[in-house]
Amino acid sequence: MSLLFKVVEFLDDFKAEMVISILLLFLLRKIFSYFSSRPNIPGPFPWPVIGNALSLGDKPQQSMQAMAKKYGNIYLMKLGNVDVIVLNSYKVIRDALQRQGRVFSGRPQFNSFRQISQGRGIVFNSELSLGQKWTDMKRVVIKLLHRFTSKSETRGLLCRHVRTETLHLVKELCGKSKEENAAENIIQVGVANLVCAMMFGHRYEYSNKEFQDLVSLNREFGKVIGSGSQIDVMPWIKVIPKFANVVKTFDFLNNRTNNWMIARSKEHRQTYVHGVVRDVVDTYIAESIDNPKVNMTEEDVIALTTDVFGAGQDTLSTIIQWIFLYLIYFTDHQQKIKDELDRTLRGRRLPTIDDRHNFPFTEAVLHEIFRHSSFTPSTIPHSTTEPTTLGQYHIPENSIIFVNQYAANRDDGAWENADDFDPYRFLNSDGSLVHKPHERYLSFSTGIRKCPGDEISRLLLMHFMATFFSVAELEPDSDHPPELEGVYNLSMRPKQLKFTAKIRHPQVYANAFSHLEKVAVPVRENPTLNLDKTQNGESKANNKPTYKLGLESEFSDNDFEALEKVHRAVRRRKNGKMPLDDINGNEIYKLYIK
Ligand code: HEM
Repeated sequence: MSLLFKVVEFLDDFKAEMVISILLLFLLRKIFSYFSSRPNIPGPFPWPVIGNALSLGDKPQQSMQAMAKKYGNIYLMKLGNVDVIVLNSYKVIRDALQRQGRVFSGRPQFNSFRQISQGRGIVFNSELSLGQKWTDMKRVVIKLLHRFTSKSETRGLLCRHVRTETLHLVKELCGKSKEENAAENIIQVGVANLVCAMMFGHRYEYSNKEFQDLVSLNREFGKVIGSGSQIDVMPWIKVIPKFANVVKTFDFLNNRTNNWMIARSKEHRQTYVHGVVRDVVDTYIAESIDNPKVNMTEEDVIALTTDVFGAGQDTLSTIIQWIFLYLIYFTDHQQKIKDELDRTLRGRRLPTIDDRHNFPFTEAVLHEIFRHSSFTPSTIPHSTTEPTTLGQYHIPENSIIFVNQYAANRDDGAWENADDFDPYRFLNSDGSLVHKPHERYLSFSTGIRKCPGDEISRLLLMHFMATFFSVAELEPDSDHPPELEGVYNLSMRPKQLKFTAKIRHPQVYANAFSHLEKVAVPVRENPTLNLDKTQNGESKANNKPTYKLGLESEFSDNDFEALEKVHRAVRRRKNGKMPLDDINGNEIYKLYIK
């Protein structure tokens, strides 16, 4: 008994010390396993719970570049609970995304990624999640988008869309006083119209309230996805009301966008005639029929439509804002562009796509804006599909990979005076463009996950710049001098964009605009958007869209009737072959007019 008493007494004396020692041991074990389970790659010290999230600040691309200077071109950081490996130089990025393309082509299994398009589509999936079907669908998207740029008729059609939207944009921008000139909004609406014309054969009036709603839906979606990635890596953040709201808004926007795409798809299927392709959605439907090996369901077509619409609309409207910002900042470059255009067009006509080779300076400015702004500073996050080695480091399977395009584009080792804006770096001494300028910088990523819209974007943007500045010019606003500052969202957009737009060749502009109104552009105008369609795509109201041929002449009041007429004509046509590449119904238009 006395022995037991002594033991208790002994333990009592040391109780506090023991508890502290056990706690310390437990903590040390935790810390040890926290660090030992991490890949052996240098990087900043990660704080518990938040990791290095706070070190990124509001200019993550610059903070990540600064970390690369300290830890090397491959480093490890932690965002919330998640380890992220950041790749920073061209060499490292090419070694990973090109030389080991397959291994680095995964996507992290973030919650938000799984929710978009209900886990379908290519953007947020990979071969790991969808198998061969992912590769097949990516091939389909590349092939279909390539058609726009490779065939002269479809390229011509694309350029007509660009011309139409650019002239409307000029009208909208020049018609506004500087106080009411909400350039960002006008540009977003213009670009959404262009993408809608390509995708769905629709264009909408700028004043169309529901269309503006759709555009703001997309804008909000961009913001929410930006914050969504914080929730993906720090799920506990949802206890903060601001972030709880983000989750709700994300669900709401996701559903609404999905319903909109379902409605467009239904509309297309109801009026679809095999062998007649009016727009991209028709090409998808045709592909799902002609290429059964890919096994593309109606849901897959809807998801691919969402992918291309979402990926194209935000990026194009953002780069156009940067083009405007750079050209009101560097007014001498804007003047050189106008001079170059005037030398060929002589202030008498608008450019055609074939004039492009006469505008090397304009094109060099576009490439330099891509490089210098690096407005897509990182790609969408990648992940590894199996364990591998990069440089001297072992990289485990399922590692999350950030590809820092900004660091590569501003790499002093790769570029002379990398921080200077200098379009001449893309020109030879005789003023011609250097060979394959777009392969020298990173904006569209590279390797298996490379953006399939790169070629079409460059073609479209060149034609946009040439058309816009051949008739209009921009002056900076003296009350708000331009600054080359961006705010980080899904992509990086200018912090502020204030200018005055003026028409500089009124006669060319007036002629072109009136010509637009006479020559019917084969797009349907202002179909009812019906954002409130139910999840399964059934319309709550029986709203049939009205189709217009061009800007003035309208089909009969019932679009379906009108299209049925066209379809009957198609069927009647003797050997009935319609060129599949004729995206957006040029042939339909000709037949109907005849
Ligand atoms: C200035 C314009 C654009 C830029 C800078 C851009 C840039 C990018 C980037 C950085 C990615 C991520 C690649 C990766 O994760 O490694 C991407 C993906 C994608 N982009 Fe673009 N993009 C542009 C326009 C477009 C357009 C116009 C379309 C469609 C018409 C498009 C369709 C896509 C698609 C479908 C993906 C997903 C590819 C995949 O996950 O494998 N993009 N884009």
